Amino acid sequence: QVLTTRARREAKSREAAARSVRETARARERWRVAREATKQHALGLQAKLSRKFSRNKSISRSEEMEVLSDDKTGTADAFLTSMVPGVDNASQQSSSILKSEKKETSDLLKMMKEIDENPDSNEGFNLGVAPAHLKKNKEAKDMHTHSQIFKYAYGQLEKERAQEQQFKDLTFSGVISMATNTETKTSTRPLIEVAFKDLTLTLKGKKKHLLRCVTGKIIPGHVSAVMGPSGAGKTTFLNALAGKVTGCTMSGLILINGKSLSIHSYKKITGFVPQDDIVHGNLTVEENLWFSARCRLPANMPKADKVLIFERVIESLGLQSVRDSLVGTVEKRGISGGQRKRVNVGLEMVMEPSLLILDEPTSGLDSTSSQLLLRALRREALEGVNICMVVHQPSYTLFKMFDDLILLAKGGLTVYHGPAKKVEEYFSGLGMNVPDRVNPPDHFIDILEGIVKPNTNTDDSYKMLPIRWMLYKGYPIPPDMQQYAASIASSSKDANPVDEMSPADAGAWSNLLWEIYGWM
Ligand SMILES: Nc1ncnc2c1ncn2[C@@H]1O[C@H](COP(=O)(O)OP(=O)(O)OP(=O)(O)O)[C@@H](O)[C@H]1O
Repeated sequence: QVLTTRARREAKSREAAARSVRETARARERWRVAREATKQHALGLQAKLSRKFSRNKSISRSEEMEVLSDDKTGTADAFLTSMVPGVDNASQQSSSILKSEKKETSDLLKMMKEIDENPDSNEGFNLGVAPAHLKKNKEAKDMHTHSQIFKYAYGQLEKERAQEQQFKDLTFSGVISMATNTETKTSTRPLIEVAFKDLTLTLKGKKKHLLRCVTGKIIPGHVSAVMGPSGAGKTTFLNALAGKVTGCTMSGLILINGKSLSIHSYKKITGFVPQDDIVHGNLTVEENLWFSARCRLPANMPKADKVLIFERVIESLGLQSVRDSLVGTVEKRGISGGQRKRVNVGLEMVMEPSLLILDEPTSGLDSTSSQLLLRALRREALEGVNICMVVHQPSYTLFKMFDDLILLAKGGLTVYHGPAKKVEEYFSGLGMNVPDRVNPPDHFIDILEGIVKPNTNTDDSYKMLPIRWMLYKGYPIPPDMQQYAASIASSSKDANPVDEMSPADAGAWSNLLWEIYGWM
């Protein structure tokens, strides 16, 4: 009962805080509109006054008198003529009033400029919930009541939302400003770049390669997709990056930020979302995420900052409407499968990782839910997070949201690794064009599965794609593949190396493919 009462009280204060922040945001918007209007008015007034002032200076005294007496439009000049009896006096006072009005206008403009430059510095207009003169961390530390904490969190989220709206188009300069704007950020995450060179994994006892000569790197701020046919070694590759491989011998190098360190040294800033859900079915969405946040965020982080991070994840993953719902188990139905997946990803996002590795987070999700999830991940990438995920059969819209692509063939060999938008160009260079109305990622996977014959005049060329990639990139070719690499390289037509081989070579090629892929 105590726990329920406490939870209810917390929920109430959270809702009140959210309401208050929404009202504040509305007030801020009204203020913005009013400020714009006043600014326009002040600018107009200034222009009018300066025009008049300069004209007054240039015309003769008599003319000036004429202007003063003729002008009955209720302007400052008309006001002066009615007020001042002597002409000389009138002239002097007119110019002094004009000067003071001009000064007031410029003061007003100056004040507005200040507000524009530093909106939180003006008393009465400071709609942020925390005192502006305090540093962010101090602000968070000084908050103790639920109400203060929630107001702080929702206030920050509202600011972030406003900023996101501002950079909605995500133009290049917009992205840069967003990434460099530290005002709304509570923390700056360390950046992690993971480079791998000749990464080879071999099953202990057997001589089967699970991964072979995988070379490349994943970059902070990028979302990389790992794709390939079933059994190609995608999960194994992710496990190798996350240092979770067992039962295998590993050769090659994994460099973290250029240094040959174990990924385990970065455990606290590495998130790993496995293929199978690890959510607690008997807890609510909120309890699951809050539990993870409290366990994995630094113990000395102020509670207000933890709440902010946790609320940001809920918001970003679109889980606000189900935050109080049970996740559910096999016996007891809870949230939907897509929401469950998002909670699963959220469990890792709340620790604010610098490297986030996800194994098929979009599997079983419809296209819209997958896009929502990827949008949330892209927002993380904007903060400099290095994101690498296995993805199966993405729609073209989803595919375009990836920065980089690692395409693996069976046997754990790389077929392509580079910008996702250049993959079509690379394959068309090999004579494998994507037919009209076919989704490019589907087409490449079908080729690697051997289901679809590539548009070249060969049957087997898809099995040579890894060697073509090594040649293209100038990577060292393993000794057992060199003979065939040479044959591909020397082939002037570059269409079908098998056609150009002697029957003996072709037989050896088949044996090689058998060794590489374990099937033919
Ligand atoms: N520890 C292991 N012991 C034996 N075989 C393994 C081990 N780990 C991976 N494999 C084998 O390595 C191959 C690649 O497996 P992996 O799970 O990485 O493929 P995948 O590309 O992720 O497949 P899917 O898309 O179907 O999930 C499979 O044939 C698998 O059986």
